Amino acid sequence: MATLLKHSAKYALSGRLARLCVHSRHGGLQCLQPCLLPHQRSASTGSKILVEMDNSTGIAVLTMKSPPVNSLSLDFLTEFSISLEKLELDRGCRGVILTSALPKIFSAGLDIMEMCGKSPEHCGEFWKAVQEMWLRLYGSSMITIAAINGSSPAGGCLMALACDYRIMAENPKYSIGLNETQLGIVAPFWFKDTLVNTVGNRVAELSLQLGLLYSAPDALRTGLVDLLVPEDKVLSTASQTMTQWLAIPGENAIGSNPRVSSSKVDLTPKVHMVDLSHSSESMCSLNWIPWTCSNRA
Ligand SMILES: CCCCCCCC/C=C/C=C/CC(=O)SCCNC(=O)CCNC(=O)[C@H](O)C(C)(C)COP(=O)(O)OP(=O)(O)OC[C@H]1O[C@@H](n2cnc3c(N)ncnc32)[C@H](O)[C@@H]1OP(=O)(O)O
Repeated sequence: MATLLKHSAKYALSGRLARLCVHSRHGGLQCLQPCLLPHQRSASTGSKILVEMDNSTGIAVLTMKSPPVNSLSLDFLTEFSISLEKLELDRGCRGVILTSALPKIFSAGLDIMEMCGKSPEHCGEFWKAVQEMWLRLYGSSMITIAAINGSSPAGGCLMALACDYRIMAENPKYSIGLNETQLGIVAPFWFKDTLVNTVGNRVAELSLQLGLLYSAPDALRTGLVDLLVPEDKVLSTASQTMTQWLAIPGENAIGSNPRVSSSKVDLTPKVHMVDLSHSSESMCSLNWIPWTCSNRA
């Protein structure tokens, strides 16, 4: 079912991203610099995201590198979605590890500066970019693993939740959670549903009502993350875990590419992007039909 999301997201997104690449003042594809590295590796880097692809394993590492805290600005989100779309379109890429280049921070979540004092048009564009990031990550047909090597509040936690598996550094100073309530913000229902899918109803209810941020050990206890490892092992463990996941046969396993074949899936969009640019009330109106999201990987 994630495939359905992937394709509906792809059709909603590709055109828009393509337009952004051509017209946007936000950077976009033109800032991605491809280069070849030894051993079948390739890398492309924009100002905020580094993508390193190992063609021999089909594993890409997407590293967020936007100081000071990898906050999710419009520029960041646009570059992120473009990077992920490029990997999605690369049939050789089967898994993506999401991590941070910044010490102690995975991502601080939505960029606060994008949310105050901006025009309704800008707010609409920003909020759409947040939705697109989530659709692209959650709906990916690739295996996605979050290598959480620092704190990850709010939208940062959402990014991790949108991945298939979460490995966190076992540093008790790092925290993770959907703490929006503490900020006086109600987390949109699709944030909530993503949390419920991971930790269950009761833990999600308490987390959201109290805006809880969990230390790494507590995050493991509640199931918010799947594994804690020493900080210097986060990335290598993510690679090992990815190798395990990629050994699982895909939908078209018999003699074919494990990535999904578009001819065999229902591409009818089940998720609709809504135009939020003229309505602050509809900011949270991503139409999510839960049963479309029940079968990841
Ligand atoms: C416009 C339309 C959309 C409106 C929609 C609203 C309704 C719907 C929903 C809501 C959903 C919200 C999800 C979110 O993600 S909201 C953002 C929540 N984020 C946080 O609460 C994180 C706040 N930050 C922290 O907790 C810490 O900064 C931390 C990430 C733990 C790092 O701590 P530390 O290492 O001690 O670093 P500093 O606190 O000193 O921060 C360093 C500099 O970074 C700036 N910063 C921090 N967070 C953000 C951020 N989210 N956006 C932008 N900038 C951020 C901080 O101000 C410092 O800057 P400076 O050095 O210039 O002072």
